[in-house]
This record gives sequence, structure tokens and C-alpha cells, in this order.
Amino acid sequence: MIQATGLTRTFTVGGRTVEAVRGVDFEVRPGEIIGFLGPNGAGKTTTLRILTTMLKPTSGRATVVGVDVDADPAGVRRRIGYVAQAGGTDGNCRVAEELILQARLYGIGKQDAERRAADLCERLDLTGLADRPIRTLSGGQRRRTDIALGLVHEPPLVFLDEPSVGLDPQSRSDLWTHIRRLRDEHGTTVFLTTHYLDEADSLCDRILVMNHGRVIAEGTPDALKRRISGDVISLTLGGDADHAKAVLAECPGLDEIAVSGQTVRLTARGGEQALVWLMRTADQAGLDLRSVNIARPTLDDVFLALTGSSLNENHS
Ligand SMILES: Nc1ncnc2c1ncn2[C@@H]1O[C@H](COP(=O)(O)OP(=O)(O)OP(=O)(O)O)[C@@H](O)[C@H]1O
Repeated sequence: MIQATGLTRTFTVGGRTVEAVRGVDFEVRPGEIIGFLGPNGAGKTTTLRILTTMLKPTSGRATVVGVDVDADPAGVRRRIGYVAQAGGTDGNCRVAEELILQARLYGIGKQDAERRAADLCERLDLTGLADRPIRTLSGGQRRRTDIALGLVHEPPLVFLDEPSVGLDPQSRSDLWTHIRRLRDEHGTTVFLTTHYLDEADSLCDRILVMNHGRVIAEGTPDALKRRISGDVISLTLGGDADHAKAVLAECPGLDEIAVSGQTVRLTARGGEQALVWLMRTADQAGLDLRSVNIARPTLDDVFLALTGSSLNENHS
């Protein structure tokens, strides 16, 4: 469905070259829900803009739904849906009206457009709202309308840019149900960017992690979590966490060690054993230890181990 090979994109700003994307290779198979994760400035939006033909790559190649983005951008655009973060809807227009209008803009006949609008309203739970002006909808209803609008031309692949940003937890899980249904009942492939690790974990079949312009890891959420073997130990300190990191790194049995705010996070195969060493070392070095926690790895721990910083912290 998507094949990216050696994609790069550089920008020149005030005589300085920014390498936003530095050689990205990945594949997306039909019917997958793919999560594209990475800290701010990792190159996600630039990659997304290349795949949706809004930007040309500096080098490399990408085919989307079997069409080369460089050779036939219009052909790619006909075959994909793209739902931007801000949406592109006219707030005064009514839901069904807007869907029909968009379908007509794709050259779809009137009756067919009406049928598709009704079908999309049903699929995205908008039937009771079809006559409401878009500006009167709640955040979740509006996001569902944006997604319906991205699907009027029945694309096999839809790109969603941060689909659940700004939604309350209930609307988010509701949206996830709708996104899963698109895939399960209609075979739609979904490529989404997100900063929410719980979203990536529960919704996505596979995750691509991008950092500094490269895809640094990919796999199912479970496979990524398995990459972090052992337990995650978090030590919160009163003093300089970087100094504490340097001291604690001397302990045996540790795999990864990173600092996140006032907390030093470590992974160790035998968590309890390592903890004894850590506490003893902290005590001997006079570190101001405030609290200790041992846990199984989460996707955020994976992210921290891969990129050296927490995605949640990075995004806040
Ligand atoms: N039009 C542009 N001109 C100059 N630099 C750009 C341009 N677009 C992106 N960049 C730079 O390229 C790098 C990657 O940016 P990009 O927006 O792709 O990252 P991102 O992963 O989407 O980040 P975020 O999560 O903050 O949206 C950044 O250093 C950014 O400043």
C-alpha cells in the first residue's frame, strides 16, 4: 500500500541546511493500521507531506497505492484520503450537505454522492447529526465528520494527522472504535500520526518510530515492548538527576539508563536484584533518593530507550 525507499528531504533556511528526512525506508501492507510516532521535529510531518504529494522528496522514491508520488501526484491524490489536524470543513455547512458537496467535487454523480453521504454518516455514527451545521458539533463529532469527508471518494488508504488530539478520553476511545471498523468492515488501510502512546498501543497493528529524520524502530506494540527485556526501575531524586545517572550507571546488571526530569529510569533483567545495588550505591554516593518504582515496560519506556527522551514529556 505504501513503499518508501531511501526518502530524503532537506530544507534550506537562511543559508543553513535542515535535513528533515534522512533516508527513510518502510512498507505498509493493505489493511494495516500504522502508527507513526516520534518526538517534535523528528520528520513525521515532512514524511507525511511527501506521501500525500504536498511536498517533493529531495531524493528517494515512494509509491502510494501503487502510484509513484513524484511521477503521478494527481493519481496518488485520487487514491488516498487525507484528514489534516485542523480539518478542512466549512463550519456553516451541514454535515450531509458538506459530504455531498465534497463527493460532487470528486466528479461523483448526484445520486451516488447522496448514497455515499448517507453510508458514511451511518459508518461514522453521524446519521442523527446529518442536518446539523458543522460548527455546532462537539470535538469528537467534528473529527468523525472530518474523517467521513476524507473517505467520500472511497480511498483504500487514509492518512490521519493526529486524529484524536484535543478529544476527551471517551471521544478518543469512541474514535478508535470507528477507525478499527473502517479497517475491519471496509479493509481501509490507515496511516496515522499520534503523540499518544496509549493510542498507538491499543489501536495500531504496527508502529514506526521516527527520530532525527530516520525510522529507528518498527514493529507491533508487543514486539517493541519485548525489545526492552526485563523490568523498568524509576528512581526519583531531589538533586541533580544527570549526576545521579552517572553514579548509578556503575551498578551491575543494567541495560539502559536515561533521565526524564527528576527521574532516572533504568532497565534491568533482574529488577529486584538490581534495585539492591542501586539503593546501596545511591546511599554511598549521598544521593537524595525520594521514591522508587519497578514496573513492566510500557511503550513510553520503549520510546525512552530508543530516543533518550519520553514522548509525553517531549510533547508537553
Ligand atoms: N518548510 C520547512 N522549512 C524549513 N525547515 C522545515 C520545514 N518543514 C520542516 N522543517 C524542519 O524539518 C524538521 C522536521 O520537521 P517535521 O515537521 O517533519 O517534524 P515532526 O516530526 O512532524 O514534528 P512535530 O511532531 O513537531 O510536528 C524540523 O527541524 C523542522 O524545523
